[in-house]
Amino acid sequence: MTDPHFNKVALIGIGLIGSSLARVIRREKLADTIVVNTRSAETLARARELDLGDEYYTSAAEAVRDADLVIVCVPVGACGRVATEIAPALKAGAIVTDVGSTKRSVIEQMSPELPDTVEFLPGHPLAGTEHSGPDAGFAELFRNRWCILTPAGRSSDEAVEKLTAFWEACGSRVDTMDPDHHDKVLAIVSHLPHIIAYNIVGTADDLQTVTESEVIKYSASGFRDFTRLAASDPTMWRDICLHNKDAILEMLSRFSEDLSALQRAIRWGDGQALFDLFTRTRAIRRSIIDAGQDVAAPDFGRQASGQK
Ligand SMILES: NC(=O)C1=CN([C@@H]2O[C@H](COP(=O)(O)OP(=O)(O)OC[C@H]3O[C@@H](n4cnc5c(N)ncnc54)[C@H](O)[C@@H]3O)[C@@H](O)[C@H]2O)C=CC1
Ligand SMILES: O=C(O)C(=O)Cc1ccc(O)cc1
Repeated sequence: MTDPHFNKVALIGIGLIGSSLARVIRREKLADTIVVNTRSAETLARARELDLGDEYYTSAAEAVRDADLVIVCVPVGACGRVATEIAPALKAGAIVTDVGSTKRSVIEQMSPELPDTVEFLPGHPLAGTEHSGPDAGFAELFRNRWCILTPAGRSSDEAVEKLTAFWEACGSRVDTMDPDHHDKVLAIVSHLPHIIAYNIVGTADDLQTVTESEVIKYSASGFRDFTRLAASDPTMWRDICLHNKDAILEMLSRFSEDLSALQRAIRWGDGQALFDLFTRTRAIRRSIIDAGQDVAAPDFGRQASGQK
């Protein structure tokens, strides 16, 4: 079995994902030294207060010096700039990875900037919550969740094995996938649900006939579920929409067609069409639960940290 341990791990960005990684790396002793980097001195001070690492830098270049594993945990639109900044300081043989929610764009931004002397192996943990920042993270976040690695032709088999062992030690199940396929799959299972949530909550907010206090007072659990997703970080989701544009637009166009069919069935009182669709979708929910995929990760640690 491959040893998941690294001498020095540098976390570039210390929000929900970076700080969850810091916590699990420390708990599972996956690194001798954890280096924390973020641009803002204030966030870095908070990371220090939370004791998330062993070394702290506002300069990404200083943070990656001598690191064996560099994990870029910033919004996907910032990955190119981070790659440019760290490139001259990377140690030969280091593995550079990321956690971004889109993969083709991250590869296009980072790959040309990184030297040939490093292994570049993009990744995406399918684990998160609507919260952000260093206080929001928790060590259990990745437990029983998938992490998808999307090799970009710049990593050895050994690097894939090592990063797989690392994510498994964080509690994840690991798959490898082609980056474009990743972006299509995630467009439907993650990006579209968030866009729909932002849209429905926006629509409710715009309604003239229903007041805001009624929306709050009478929100049924269905609407509440949407408000959770729609409370996700605006910068992160702006970047996802801009950086997975083609796949999202393709899925949105399929979605709109299907919504029109649903609208027609309601307008014309086609109860059979409605019943058939609702029966088919109920079966999907059941197969997700049967496959053990119904892990309510967003609730993990929430009580302990007092998050809503
Ligand atoms: N939040 C979630 O549920 C999940 C997020 N991701 C991905 O992980 C990455 C990080 O997300 P979170 O940890 O949730 O975000 P976050 O907002 O909690 O933390 C982001 C970190 O990046 C830093 N940052 C922001 N803009 C920057 C810039 N322009 N240059 C350098 N640093 C910058 C911030 O200071 C902060 O340290 C994103 O690419 C996101 O798509 C992946 C899986 C789940
Ligand atoms: O909070 C939720 O339900 C999520 O879906 C979190 C999430 C957000 C972005 C990702 O790329 C992966 C997971």
